[in-house]
Amino acid sequence: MTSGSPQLSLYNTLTRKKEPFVPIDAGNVRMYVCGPTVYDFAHIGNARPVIVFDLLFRLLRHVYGAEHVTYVRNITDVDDKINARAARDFPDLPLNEAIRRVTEKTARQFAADVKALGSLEPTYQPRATDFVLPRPDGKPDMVTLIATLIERGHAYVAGGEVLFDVTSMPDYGALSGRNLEDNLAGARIAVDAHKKNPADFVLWKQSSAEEPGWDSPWGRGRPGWHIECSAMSAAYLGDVFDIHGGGLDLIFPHHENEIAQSRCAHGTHEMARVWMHNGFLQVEGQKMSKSLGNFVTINDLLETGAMGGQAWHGDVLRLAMLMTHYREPIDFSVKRLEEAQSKLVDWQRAARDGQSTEDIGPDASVVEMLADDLNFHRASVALDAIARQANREDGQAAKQALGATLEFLGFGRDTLLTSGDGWEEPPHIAAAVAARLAALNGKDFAEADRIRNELAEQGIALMDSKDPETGERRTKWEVKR
Ligand SMILES: Nc1ncnc2c1ncn2[C@@H]1O[C@H](COP(=O)(O)OP(=O)(O)OP(=O)(O)O)[C@@H](O)[C@H]1O
Ligand SMILES: [Zn+2]
Repeated sequence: MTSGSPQLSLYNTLTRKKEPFVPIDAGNVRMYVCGPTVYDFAHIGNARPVIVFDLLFRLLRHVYGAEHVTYVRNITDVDDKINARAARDFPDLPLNEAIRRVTEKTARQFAADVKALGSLEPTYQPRATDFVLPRPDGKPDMVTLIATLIERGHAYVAGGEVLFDVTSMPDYGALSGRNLEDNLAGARIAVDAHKKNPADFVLWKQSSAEEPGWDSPWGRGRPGWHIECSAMSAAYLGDVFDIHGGGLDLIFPHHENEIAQSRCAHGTHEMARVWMHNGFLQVEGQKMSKSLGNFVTINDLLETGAMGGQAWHGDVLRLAMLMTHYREPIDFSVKRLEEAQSKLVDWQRAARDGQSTEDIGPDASVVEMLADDLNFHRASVALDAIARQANREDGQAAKQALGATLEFLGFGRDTLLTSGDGWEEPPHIAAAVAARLAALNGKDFAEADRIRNELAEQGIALMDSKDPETGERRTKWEVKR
């Protein structure tokens, strides 16, 4: 830990307490977060773990040094939902080729989306399909882990599948607080005749000729969902590491089963020290999810008027997400986006003209608030205080601190000041935009184009969108850089 750094404390789902964070090795602090299943655009709910754990990554880098933190976020590119999507979208291609098209396109989109949200790239972003079979570099892989589990008496072959035997692990269920009786009573777990116990879960399943598959000691097949994270975390972080994260919905069964697999395969009494889970982003009290159809994609928010009739800057989405503590539910609304936008404009305006010649790093009081289980709300109150100082005549030092802190938090120093959002608009631009709208409404397209071109010559680009409720046209502008 660098001198003067605060003591971190983090809430641990495993112990249900906030605890001081002590890394296993301060020279290499290790974190794994479950990443997206890449078959479709990510929705703004999926962005929540990305942003929350990016903030933690930044904080860890600050406290332990950027070179001393390893962050792994996987890409799940093998899944039955992907197969279905590939067959639907590319019916004429061989399935493997179709799958490749779907996963590559979606992974590219995901990378672009999360970059726009101000998130750093994780140290490693492994793809599950690279970890199915034994690897030339000898890193852990799924087939070897499954074989080890069978050897050690924790898994068995039945009905063409390899299954994990939950009764082989006395404390199975400790993370979610479910015991085996609960799991037996849980009627939602399909009772397959070939399972010894209804809670036993799949490590490997057979593939038909049409399904993607790999040759294994148990025939041609594909891995279950949970085993991939056991393999990829071990590959980059070792058998036991510091922090494992994801959304609340992953506690059971996904993380419970990761723990069972990893501990039983490696013979350890823990997989990760601290288990962290973000709350749900909700719409009218319900989890935003693809299956409920109540979702809006990150891309829609960044580029269209799908919410509130305007496109939102990635920094605004990021702040709108962080304004609520990461463990609480968020109701995502236009009002929240507007609040985030105006707050960010205030901060950026206050930081404007702060010289950034030397790297002064983030403000200590902001870091201290975040060190308390990522209390962003209190950090933002501290930022408000710095912004007030920066707005005074002698505010030069505060301006610098504010700018550096905004950057540390993953925001730009001036990203909103160069666009129409909430910033005092030079009157000639407002007048030209209004004149163009009038021309469009009067169907004088030549005049509308003339105005657009005139602004383009001054380096001002216009973006049109429609208000989803009224259908009314809205125009935003930005300075092209
Ligand atoms: N509404 C939400 N709020 C917060 N986190 C979410 C939400 N929906 C999904 N996540 C998280 O996003 C990450 C990626 O999950 P995944 O790709 O499996 O999406 P998903 O859960 O299948 O989405 P959906 O429930 O819409 O099908 C996981 O960490 C998951 O916990
Ligand atoms: Zn996982």
